[in-house]
Amino acid sequence: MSVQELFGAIESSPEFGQIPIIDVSLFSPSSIASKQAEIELYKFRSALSSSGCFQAIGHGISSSFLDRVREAATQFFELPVEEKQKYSREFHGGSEGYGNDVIVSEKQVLDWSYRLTLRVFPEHQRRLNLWPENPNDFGEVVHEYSTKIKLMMGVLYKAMAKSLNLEENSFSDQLLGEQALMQARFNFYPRCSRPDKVLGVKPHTDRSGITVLLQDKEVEGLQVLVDGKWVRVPVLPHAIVVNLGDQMQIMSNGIFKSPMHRVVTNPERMRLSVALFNEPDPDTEIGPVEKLVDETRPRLYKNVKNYGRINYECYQRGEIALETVKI
Ligand SMILES: O=C(O)CCC(=O)C(=O)O
Ligand SMILES: [Fe+2]
Repeated sequence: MSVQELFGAIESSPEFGQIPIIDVSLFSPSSIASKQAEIELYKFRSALSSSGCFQAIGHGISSSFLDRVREAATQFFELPVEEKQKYSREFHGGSEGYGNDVIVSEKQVLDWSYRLTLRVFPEHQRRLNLWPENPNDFGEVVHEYSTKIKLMMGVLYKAMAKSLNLEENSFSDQLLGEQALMQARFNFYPRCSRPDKVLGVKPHTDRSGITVLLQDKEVEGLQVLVDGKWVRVPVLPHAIVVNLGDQMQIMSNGIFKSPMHRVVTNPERMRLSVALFNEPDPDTEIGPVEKLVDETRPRLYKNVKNYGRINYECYQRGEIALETVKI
């Protein structure tokens, strides 16, 4: 697919059925040595090296709690505009808070969405004045949800390492250390009468190590580019979507993929999603894990610090960040 096609017309017949479902309960310490886990790990590795995305089941988070997370986010977006503006990103400065797509260029077509972005870890870096007070359990729910997801990310990083025959902490030491960052982004997509013209989120890759995405329970919209074709990520109410970000592609020396993805708009229904992005703190250097570099697979990426900044600067210039850190 050419760049024009990628960012051009919103083709209306994406493919279905290529996003694997992985039972992550098999990756817990008590199951990981089993035969069944071995089969699941194989599926996992092949999912991460092809689509870079899967639907996680067996994550142990109850459906009622996932509904509470969706509900808290929905209640926030349903508040009157003046209420939400109290948390406005523009007013408070920086990248956190409530607002629309960040404008970086005159020619930019804006994403059809509202967002609330909050740093959740490290805990002492939370800007609590930007955390909604309404609904009144918002902070509690987000804290509990992100704590649970952080544990799941730890399990996934270990499973990724195991699937590549690496030491179990090969990814988690950098990506989930004490100072590691976790950002929450609540996305709200209003109805849009021209879904043929406007996207909820433009095609992009995430800058994270890993992104965990709680989709709307009923309304689909996320699509992932697999082998040059847009593939729908169907709604599975109990599943949580996991996709890899650029920093995992770098650390795995290109074995695992950070997939291009986008969100389409819907003329009839609004949509909500909650994304949690994990990445190392800006001072931690990351690069391809040494054991994944040899004569048959030369080092593909430079070591980098603060990939978040590199990514943002590239975005402003219309460049692809991963390309700029290639050797
Ligand atoms: O809303 C979604 O399904 C995905 C959102 C997304 O890709 C992002 O926030 O980076
Ligand atoms: Fe994304």
